[in-house]
Amino acid sequence: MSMGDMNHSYPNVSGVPVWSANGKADSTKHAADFLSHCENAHENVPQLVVKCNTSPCRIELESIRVSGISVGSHPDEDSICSDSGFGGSPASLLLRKLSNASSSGLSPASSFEEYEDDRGFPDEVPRGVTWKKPGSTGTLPPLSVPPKKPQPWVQVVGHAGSFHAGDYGMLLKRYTEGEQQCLQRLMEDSLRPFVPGYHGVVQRAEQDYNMMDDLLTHFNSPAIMDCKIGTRTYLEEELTKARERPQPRQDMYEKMVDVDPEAPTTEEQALQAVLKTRYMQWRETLSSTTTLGFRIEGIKKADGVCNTNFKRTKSREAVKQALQDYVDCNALIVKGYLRRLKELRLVLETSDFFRTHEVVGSSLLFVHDSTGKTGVWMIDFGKTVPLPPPLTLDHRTPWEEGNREDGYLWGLDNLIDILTDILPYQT
Ligand SMILES: O=P(O)(O)O[C@H]1[C@H](O)[C@@H](OP(=O)(O)O)[C@H](OP(=O)(O)O)[C@@H](OP(=O)(O)O)[C@H]1O
Ligand SMILES: Nc1ncnc2c1ncn2[C@@H]1O[C@H](COP(=O)(O)OP(=O)(O)O)[C@@H](O)[C@H]1O
Repeated sequence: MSMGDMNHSYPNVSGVPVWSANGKADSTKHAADFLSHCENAHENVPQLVVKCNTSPCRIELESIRVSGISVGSHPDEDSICSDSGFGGSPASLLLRKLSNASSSGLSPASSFEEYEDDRGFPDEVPRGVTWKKPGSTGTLPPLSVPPKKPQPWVQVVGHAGSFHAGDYGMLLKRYTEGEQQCLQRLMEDSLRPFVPGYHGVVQRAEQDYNMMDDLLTHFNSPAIMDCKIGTRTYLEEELTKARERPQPRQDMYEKMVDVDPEAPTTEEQALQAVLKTRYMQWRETLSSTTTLGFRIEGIKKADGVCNTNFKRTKSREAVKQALQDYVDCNALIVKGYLRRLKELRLVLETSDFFRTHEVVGSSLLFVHDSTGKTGVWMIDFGKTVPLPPPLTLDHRTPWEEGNREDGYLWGLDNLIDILTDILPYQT
């Protein structure tokens, strides 16, 4: 399907039926699956209404409680490395600009590889949710499936205020077109099991969001680590722009002197500002990005303790120590991560998407919990850009300006090496 064909289609929200603006179901299979769950009627249940008599299609939660979970209110900004709390459901999601009309292009629950996925579609929709068919006045019987146990969402690092934890295992991230394009393409790529399932664009309070799977949903009190992969954290095009139209940044100067007051040059000190690319390069060499091709951005342990103070974690030994601490000397966890990372590497080496994109600033999100469950996913495609054909990357060749290489696979090789190194020390 071409991008142009995707206009006026609507996202599949966890496999619930999707309806086009003309009121026809876009995915008969999902609709049939959904209807087969609609058995026992319950009274006084929240109303989840799909309204499609006008375009764009709107989904509204018309009650404020779903099985004890508050769905009406929501904190607007989730602080980094803190639980979002629940009640994060948008009271009204305006579904538009849909990603992909075909159900095949939408997310399966298959991004969870390490363990049995008991979620499936459409079990995410809580008991008692009632659907109105577009254009009809009646309501479908409510679902008989029990609601999923609410898990607070936690953001480890990244931009504050960019995310909203939604219900039904969904996460909303502030919309950028570039990231949307990547997530859409990834849903069609062999990398699909290694990225959060993507469900299209929703609007909330006039802000667009990319809606994706919350990767923490299946874990209990998870430990989470965000590792930024690659030897370069800015795009080649950012370098070009910085040369053509330099825009010194005061905020980045301040972040720099906070870590090392000696870091700015005399000129930068006079200006009290630094270029973004200069700041990014400084961060790369201060940490392990340049020398190992990845760096730890943040870790949240199962006990809730969060550490984002890894800016100077550079040597192989220091990184190893931090990883060892993260896995709490648990060999089972290390083995789970290693298995997943090796699978990912194999898939990356043959992925069409990966070969044809410069992948910069993207992270691997590691998650495990006390049951021994582990998972690793690629996240953050805000600075992943398609290459001009016929250019392709091997992601291991060292970067030289113009070759667009990002060192992603070289970084992954090193990460796998270091994790393998710590295995004998685990119990
Ligand atoms: O981690 P610190 O040292 O705070 O620096 C941040 C990260 O590099 C961000 O990357 P990421 O999003 O991968 O975490 C980057 O966002 P971009 O990805 O937009 O480049 C920020 O740029 P600004 O958003 O321009 O401030 C930059 O200030
Ligand atoms: N799909 C997801 N599921 C669970 N947590 C996520 C997901 N995507 C991002 N996060 C959390 O948000 C943080 C920042 O994500 P990221 O996409 O890198 O944001 P930014 O573009 O602002 O840097 C991650 O470190 C992780 O804690």
